[in-house]
Amino acid sequence: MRPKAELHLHIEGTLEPELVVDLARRNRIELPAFDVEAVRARNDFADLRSFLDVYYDNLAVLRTEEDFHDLAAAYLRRAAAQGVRHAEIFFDPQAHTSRGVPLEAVFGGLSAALRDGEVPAALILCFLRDRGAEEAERTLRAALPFREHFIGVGLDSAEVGYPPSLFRRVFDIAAAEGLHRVAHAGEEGGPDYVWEALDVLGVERVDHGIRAMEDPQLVARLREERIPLTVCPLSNVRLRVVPSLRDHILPAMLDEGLVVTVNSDDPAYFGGYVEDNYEALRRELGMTGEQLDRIARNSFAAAFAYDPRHGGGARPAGQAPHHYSPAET
Ligand SMILES: Nc1ncnc2[nH]cnc12
Ligand SMILES: [Zn+2]
Repeated sequence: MRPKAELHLHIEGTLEPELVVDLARRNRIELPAFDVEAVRARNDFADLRSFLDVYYDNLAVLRTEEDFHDLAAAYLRRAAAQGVRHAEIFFDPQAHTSRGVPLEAVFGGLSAALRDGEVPAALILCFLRDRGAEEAERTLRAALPFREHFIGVGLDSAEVGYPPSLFRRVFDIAAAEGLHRVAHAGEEGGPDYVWEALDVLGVERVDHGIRAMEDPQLVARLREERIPLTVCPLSNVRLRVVPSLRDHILPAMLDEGLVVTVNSDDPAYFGGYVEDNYEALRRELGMTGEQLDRIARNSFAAAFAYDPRHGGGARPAGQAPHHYSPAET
């Protein structure tokens, strides 16, 4: 199995049906049925919105620091088994604080799991774009006392109707704090969302970004500036962003010379962890070992907190990714 970094992974999206049931029991939370298959049966999605409805419902079982610890510890064990050598992990604090869970429990549990986990990992705090810019700013200010626990900020949740430009101020504050910046753009939204993420938010990586391929000038910009894209093939199929894996545009993105990476997004919901995504690309798209090796090398180059030139340490915010040769990774 090839070593790789995982750069687009929502820790809440690793909440497996078994853990939903276990945590519901532990926290005495009512479920329609304490039945793993009943929880799993909801994982059939028409689009991003219908997925997010299930994703947010299931989060009701996460209440204590221990719950967040157990969630992240389980992910890191799976990641190690999938050849992940470094992970940059999204979390959605607003999805928890809005339910009355203190930020201390979220940071405490996740950070403890990362400290003790088998895979080196760092956290990226995501704002829920459908909760608006003011709440995002309040969230960042509330998180700044935990500044040493996260390396960057991101933007996720329902995309269309919530363009990146709404979040200019909070991303400016994050930049002033020396935080890395990423955003989901070009998943369901068009290339204009990717342009805004770059020009208005100053993002250093684009999450998904597959619809950037509709705009040749944007493709040229991404190539010339070596801006990485964190593509999630199984997610795109399950959220019907692409009709099937065979239709995925990822090989064309690679041929365009883009810094493409492959990631799992919400593996508990989309049928596979990161190596499963690589394997599906090989099996169903016929991608070659050389292509998949290139993608794995890109994943290390695109990471913020992994740099063999610095002994595995961090890349400063704003510095473009290095072009690794196979020997360096
Ligand atoms: N694929 C995705 N797009 C937007 N928001 C998300 N939150 C979790 N997964 C997401
Ligand atoms: Zn995502």
